[in-house]
This record gives sequence, structure tokens and C-alpha cells, in this order.
Amino acid sequence: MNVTSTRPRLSVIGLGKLGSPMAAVFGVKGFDVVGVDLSSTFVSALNAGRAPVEEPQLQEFLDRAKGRIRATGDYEDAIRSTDITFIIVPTPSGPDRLFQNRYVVDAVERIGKALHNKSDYHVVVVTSTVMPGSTGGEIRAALERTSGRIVGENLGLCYNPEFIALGSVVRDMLFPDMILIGESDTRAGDMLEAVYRGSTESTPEFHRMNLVNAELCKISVNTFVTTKISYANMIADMCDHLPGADAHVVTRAVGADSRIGRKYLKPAIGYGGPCFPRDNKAFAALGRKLGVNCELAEATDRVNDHQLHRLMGAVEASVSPGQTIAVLGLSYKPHTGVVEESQGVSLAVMLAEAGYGVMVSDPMANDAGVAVLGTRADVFASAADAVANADAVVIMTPWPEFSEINWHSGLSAGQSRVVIDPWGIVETTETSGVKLVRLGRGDWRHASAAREAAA
Ligand SMILES: NC(=O)c1ccc[n+]([C@@H]2O[C@H](COP(=O)([O-])OP(=O)(O)OC[C@H]3O[C@@H](n4cnc5c(N)ncnc54)[C@H](O)[C@@H]3O)[C@@H](O)[C@H]2O)c1
Ligand SMILES: O=c1ccn([C@@H]2O[C@H](COP(=O)(O)OP(=O)(O)O[C@H]3O[C@H](CO)[C@@H](O)[C@H](O)[C@H]3O)[C@@H](O)[C@H]2O)c(=O)[nH]1
Repeated sequence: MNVTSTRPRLSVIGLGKLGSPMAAVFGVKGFDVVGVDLSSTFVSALNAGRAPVEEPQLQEFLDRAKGRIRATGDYEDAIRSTDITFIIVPTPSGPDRLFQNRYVVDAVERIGKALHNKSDYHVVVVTSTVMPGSTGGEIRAALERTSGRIVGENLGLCYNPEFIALGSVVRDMLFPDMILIGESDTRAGDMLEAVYRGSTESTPEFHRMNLVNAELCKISVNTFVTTKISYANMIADMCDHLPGADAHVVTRAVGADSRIGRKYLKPAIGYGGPCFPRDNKAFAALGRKLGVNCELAEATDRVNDHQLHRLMGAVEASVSPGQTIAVLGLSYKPHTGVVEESQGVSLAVMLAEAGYGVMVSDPMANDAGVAVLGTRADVFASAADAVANADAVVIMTPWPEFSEINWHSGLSAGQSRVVIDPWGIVETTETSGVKLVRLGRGDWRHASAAREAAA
């Protein structure tokens, strides 16, 4: 370790959605950080003090960390000048649904080669989400083969995933509930724990364990949390069919039981994004590989897939093909422009295929959404303008600004508009011209059945 500093110097391999904020937070907390990425654009951005990715608070933290962070494409430089190296590169799902390690192994091999030119103790930390057995298996083997060192002898290896959510990455890093450390040995784990004691502002529980336990813990947290979401959506589906029922009321009360808890029990349209949808699939695939019954994870996933069809049912019950629908929200959640596994994008495709005129608008994700949708939808910079031109509206992402929209805007006398709200963010009750369809509340189905009977 650098003798002039009491703090270990850190390198972060992969400066994407997770790596960049991590480097920035460590920098602000007084650690010297070297970032590495294969993308020269990301390296140049960081060296120029600019955020390589969009994320709330990231630019502010990079500004505050000035002088403590630099980036390079050169592994030798990064390994030579630091003591702990975090690997945060992609682990895409393969055709078998398991997370693939090829980018992690590539990074580890480069680290291993660079370690040849260094004799000091070094800790390698895998932060990317990997399948149980990976870190102590092929990752450790690649590190030992390329470095010529043995893990545990002048070389530490840890698995240390983050539990951050996009849109709140910086805050989640500062205020974690828990720090999970899988460690090859106590020396490596102690060094990593000290980094987090110096970089967090909450008092997280530290859970230290062997590598495979930590790997299983990370995906178990996500599969458990998604089970809660699917459970809430199953209740909402039930409420859709019960006149007078309201899933938001029911889940709020169910979550008051401390054995259950209110977090991640919000019924709406199912979970999307780069993490959750693939986690149950990976968990179940691992179960199948090991001969373990993982029906719970598979059911969670199936219930999630059903949610778009449930929503489409509500659209078809209230809006006729040929009419125009404004899809508000293309990102999979507010405060991010990410459209991976986004229900907004999927719904827009389904609506276009069913013969509806589709308009879309998102505060951050219009460009990414259009890249997928092409000519299947008209894009509006302003959600209010899209609404003013639409026969119907579906709120797909609960962006706070959507609750401020005037749902009557653009309607002339005698005209009407359907507003479908799966999130329960529209306060207005039914007034002339606007028919509110609150998904998860039995009355919308009741009302549309009554309309049909009257027609
Ligand atoms: N984004 C999240 O919310 C989140 C949360 C928890 C865990 N994770 C996990 O973290 C990992 C990274 O996710 P992300 O969203 O930050 O990915 P990302 O695609 O945004 O960023 C990854 C970066 O790694 C770089 N890279 C790839 N191979 C490299 C190599 N050999 N050397 C140097 N750089 C390399 C890429 O150029 C890219 O900039 C994944 O395993 C993911 O599952 C992500
Ligand atoms: O009650 C809820 C809560 C969330 N969601 C949906 O769940 C998805 C994921 O939301 P969120 O957890 O906020 O975002 P992610 O960035 O996907 O973060 C998850 O995935 C990361 C990658 O594994 C983990 O690090 C985080 O702990 C985990 O929350 C989104 O589509 C949300 O709309 C619901 O439908 N109901």
C-alpha cells in the first residue's frame, strides 16, 4: 500500500452506470481513484471532469472529487498505482439465462498480467453481478493463471456487489442498508470493509462470508424483492375483478405488517430494467442446472410477464383501435433514460401492432425509446402536448411531472379522453370529458362493463 497515505488507493474497471458513480463517491470520500474503461470516450470524459453517464448527483460528485480521480485505458498504470481494484463490467445473460463472465474474465486477465510488474499486496474485487460459483471458480483461476500469484498469498479476491438502483445510485452508495463482502481471506475482507467504513454515511450492517454465499445473497435479494412486486400485482389483478376493491389501499395495509414491509409492494405494471427481469430467470436457470425446484422464481417471472397483457386488456376495454393513445414514460422507472426491458416501450409496440395511433413522451428517454420504436410512434418532447393530441393516455412511468398534467387539455365540448393510471398518481376524480381508469381498482372494469351494456 502507498506509504504516504493511510487510505488504500482504488481503481475501478468499467466506468458505466455503476462504475462512474462509484468512482465519484470514493473520490469525494477522500480516496484516490483511477478509473479504467475500454471506451476512450468514457476515459476522456472522466479526465475532463465530465460524467460519462447520466445519473443524478454524478456530475456534482465528480466536481467535488476533482484532483482525486483520473482515468486511463492502461491497466498497467491503474494496477501499479492502486491497492484495490473493483471490476464493474457487464455480465450479460446468455441463451441459457445464466449471467456470462466473459467481460469479467477479460478484465481479470488484464489485471493479472499487470500484477506481474508489481510486488505489493493487491485486492481484486468483483462487483459485477455473477452466478454463484463464478468468483471462486473461473475468475479466481484466470487471476491466478495470469498473475502467477496464489489468492490468499499477497493477493486478495472479494465478491462485493452493490444494491444500488439507477436514478439513486449516489444516494444508495452513501446510505446502504448492508455491505456484502464475500472474501477469499480476512486480510482482503478487512481492507474492503475499511473502504466502506470510510465511504458510507449510514451505519450499514456488514455481512462478510465466503465467495459463493455472497454471490447467492446478491441474486436472492433481487429475486425476493421481485416476488414482492409480483405478489402486489397479483393482488391488483384480483382487485381489478372485485367492485369496490383498491390494490393501493390493500397493499399499504398488508405492508404495515412488519413481517412484510411496504417497500417494493407497489402494484402497477410489473418490474423492468436491466436487472430485475433477468434475475429470476438466472436464479431459475441455476436451479434447473443444479436439479433444484425454483418454481417460485419462475412464477414471479410469469406473473410479471402477465402484467402488460393485463394492462392491454384495460386499454382494449376502454379505447377502440384507430384511436390515438399517448404513452407517457418510456424509461423503465423515473429519473433515468434507460429503456432496457421497459414496459412503456413494449406497450407502445403492442398498441401499434393492434392498430392504435401511438404517441410517446418521456422526460429523459425519448431518444433511446425512438431508437427501438422507429416509425411505430410519434415522439413528443412535451408530455402535455402528447396528451392534448390524444384520445387516450396510459401512464407507464410515474415521473413526478406527469401528475401535474391537465388531462382535459385540447378537448373540445362533447369530446372525451380516457386516462389509464396503473400507478395511482392521478388525483382528479372523474369529471366531464375525462374518464379515469385506475388499474388495480375494481371500479374501472365495472364501469366499462356498464358502458358496454348501455351501448
Ligand atoms: N446498473 C445497475 O443498476 C447495476 C446495479 C447492480 C449491479 N450491476 C451490475 O454491474 C455490472 C455493470 O453494470 P453497468 O450497468 O454499470 O454496465 P454498463 O454497461 O453501464 O458499464 C460497463 C462498462 O464497462 C466497460 N468495459 C467492458 N469491458 C471492459 C474491460 N475489459 N475493461 C474495462 N472496461 C470494460 C464498458 O465499456 C462500460 O463502460 C453488471 O454486472 C451489472 O449486472 C448493475
Ligand atoms: O414497488 C415497486 C418497486 C419497483 N417496481 C419496479 O421495479 C423495477 C426496478 O426498480 P428499482 O429497484 O428502483 O431499480 P433498479 O435500478 O432496477 O434496481 C434493482 O436492481 C439493481 C441491479 O441488480 C439492484 O442493485 C437494486 O438493489 C434493485 O433495486 C422498476 O421497473 C420499478 O417500476 C415496482 O413495480 N413496484
